[in-house]
Amino acid sequence: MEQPTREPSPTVGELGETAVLARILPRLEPGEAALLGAGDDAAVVAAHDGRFVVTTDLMVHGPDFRLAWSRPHDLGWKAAATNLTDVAAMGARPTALVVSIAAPPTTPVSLLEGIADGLRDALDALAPGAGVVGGDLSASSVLTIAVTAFGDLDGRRPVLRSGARPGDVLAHAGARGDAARGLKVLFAEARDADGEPDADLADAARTRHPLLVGAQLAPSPPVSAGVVAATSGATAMLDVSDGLARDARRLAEASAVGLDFHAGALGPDPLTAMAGAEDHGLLATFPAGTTPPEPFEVVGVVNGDAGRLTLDGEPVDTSGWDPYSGWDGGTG
Ligand SMILES: Nc1ncnc2c1ncn2[C@@H]1O[C@H](COP(=O)(O)OP(=O)(O)OP(=O)(O)O)[C@@H](O)[C@H]1O
Ligand SMILES: Cc1ncc(C[n+]2csc(CCOP(=O)(O)O)c2C)c(N)n1
Ligand SMILES: [Mg+2]
Repeated sequence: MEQPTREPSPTVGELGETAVLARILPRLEPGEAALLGAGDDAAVVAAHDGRFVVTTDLMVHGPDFRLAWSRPHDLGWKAAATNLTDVAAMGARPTALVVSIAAPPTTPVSLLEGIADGLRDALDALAPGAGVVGGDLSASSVLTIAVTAFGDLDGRRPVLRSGARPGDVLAHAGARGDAARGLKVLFAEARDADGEPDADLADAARTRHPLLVGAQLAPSPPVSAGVVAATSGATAMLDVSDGLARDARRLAEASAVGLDFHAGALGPDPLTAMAGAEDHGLLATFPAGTTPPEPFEVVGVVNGDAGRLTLDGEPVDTSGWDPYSGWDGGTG
């Protein structure tokens, strides 16, 4: 495996689990909901509401990220961000993360420290008050990061995918297509002559396209907009991880409604905006005749055409990302 950092660092195999944990845990905050954070057999987290929201998301070296492209800080940031948006998509306030990492014994400890710093910085930026309350370490030939996130509904009902009604306003918050454009830049400009991801080429691509490559490697989704949508009466919501069209179809099917997007609301390249995965924006519906709250923007309307997705009335491609067909198993 390529050395992901140029600083000399012992490997996790040289230090061992206890010493690695002693270097990671001081970098993390348990957060306001933690009655007992990391250090015992399990954490104790307050759930004032009496219910808690829970979700999990896995990042695997290969289909989900490449060490040559992502810096350790990016990995921690993205692992937090993707989970926080799933909590937000329920209309909940994120409270706590549990983080499990399987890494080859040859992994520099600095890589796990960087992941911890990225987790902490993403929590600070996207979900202040939430923290990391525990996790696990193990060894594996493939670097794998599994995060489980918890959230609190603060007495509200959860916002489901199934609540949209014909006539509702369709609205979206966050980037549309930038993460996919960033991934395209990396595949086009950050692979060596053999097609393998290359760290120096990735640095150069990031310098040339900071917004797009940043949106792919360390996205800043509108996490706080989830609670804003819920308190503003959103009828349905989901986070857009696999592509706006593919995820919109999930909402349309769950609600048994049709969704018609307005091309004019999707920027200069509506098809890329509809296809691009990993923006982790929030797609929500609001009652007919209402103005969606900021940062939501109206992107279309809900109709009675059950399960049908259209762009200015025309059918759209809803294939999007699927880990079992979207990854070629190793090349690039
Ligand atoms: N291995 C599994 N065991 C049990 N439930 C699963 C498993 N994998 C997925 N699910 C459930 O299936 C549903 C759809 O999963 P999917 O990962 O497509 O949605 P998601 O979590 O919103 O995606 P994303 O994390 O990309 O936003 C979720 O409710 C998820 O909890
Ligand atoms: C190196 C590399 N190859 C491919 C991709 C593309 N990719 C990975 S996960 C995902 C969607 C969300 O996944 P999930 O639904 O599992 O949360 C997409 C589009 C990437 N980011 N990096
Ligand atoms: Mg989701």
